[in-house]
Amino acid sequence: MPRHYAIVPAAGSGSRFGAEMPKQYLPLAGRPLIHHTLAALCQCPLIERVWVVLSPGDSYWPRWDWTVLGPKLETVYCGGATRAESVSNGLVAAQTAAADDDWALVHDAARPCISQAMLRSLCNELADDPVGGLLAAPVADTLKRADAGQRVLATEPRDGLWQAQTPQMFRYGLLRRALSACPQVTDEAGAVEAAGYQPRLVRADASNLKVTFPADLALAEAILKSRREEIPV
Ligand SMILES: Nc1ccn([C@@H]2O[C@H](COP(=O)(O)OP(=O)(O)OP(=O)(O)O)[C@@H](O)[C@H]2O)c(=O)n1
Ligand SMILES: C[C@](O)(CO)[C@H](O)COP(=O)(O)O
Repeated sequence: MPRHYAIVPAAGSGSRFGAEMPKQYLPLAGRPLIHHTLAALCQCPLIERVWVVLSPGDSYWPRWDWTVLGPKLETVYCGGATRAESVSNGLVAAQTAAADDDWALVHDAARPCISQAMLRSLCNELADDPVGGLLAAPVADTLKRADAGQRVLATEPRDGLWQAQTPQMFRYGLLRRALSACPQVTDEAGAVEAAGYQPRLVRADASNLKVTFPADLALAEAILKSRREEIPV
């Protein structure tokens, strides 16, 4: 049976967020943002180990005690200049455990609201898939193309358009080869597509948001708090 391993790129600087520290360490519902991301992955019974990929000069990570997340967590300081490079370096670190046919789930540190239900449906829906795939949500809004002056050039059809999320789950060997052949991608599926495959889209919803801008943080906090309120006392 193939095993499931998670790789969490967490070496970004959060330039679009514009905080005084990388956004993955900002406080969110009483913990650093990345704590929620890693806790969800470590708690998933299907995932055996979780590699968190930090920037080589990361001085924030040692400020907290991460042992509460348990023995699945592996910390590596091998982040690169781009997300794709950080993921590739994380995949190399995982070679101590992963075989070609094992599943690699790549999940942004900046998506702290990933739920156990979403992780389950990704792993279950792709269990027998020859390629793998990703969580994604169908585009819900009307799409406008703009000119340089921010005036509408056209209304674009949204049929068949999905917003890519993470985790993105591919066979470990295939993903390593695809990313090294095509490193200029913004997600793993892009590299797998360039290798000639058609990744499968597994439906998720907007609650698995990526914290990119300051307003996203308040939204993430509301989502996490609403889930806590759902737990019966
Ligand atoms: N060189 C990089 C760049 C990004 N990431 C990670 O990739 C994920 C998604 O990237 P993004 O949201 O773009 O994060 P940042 O690069 O931090 O943000 P920005 O583009 O606004 O600077 C984040 O968890 C981020 O830490 C990474 O590991 N290494
Ligand atoms: C992988 C991703 O989260 C899918 O939406 C995204 O591509 C991350 O990178 P970006 O810098 O926000 O494009």
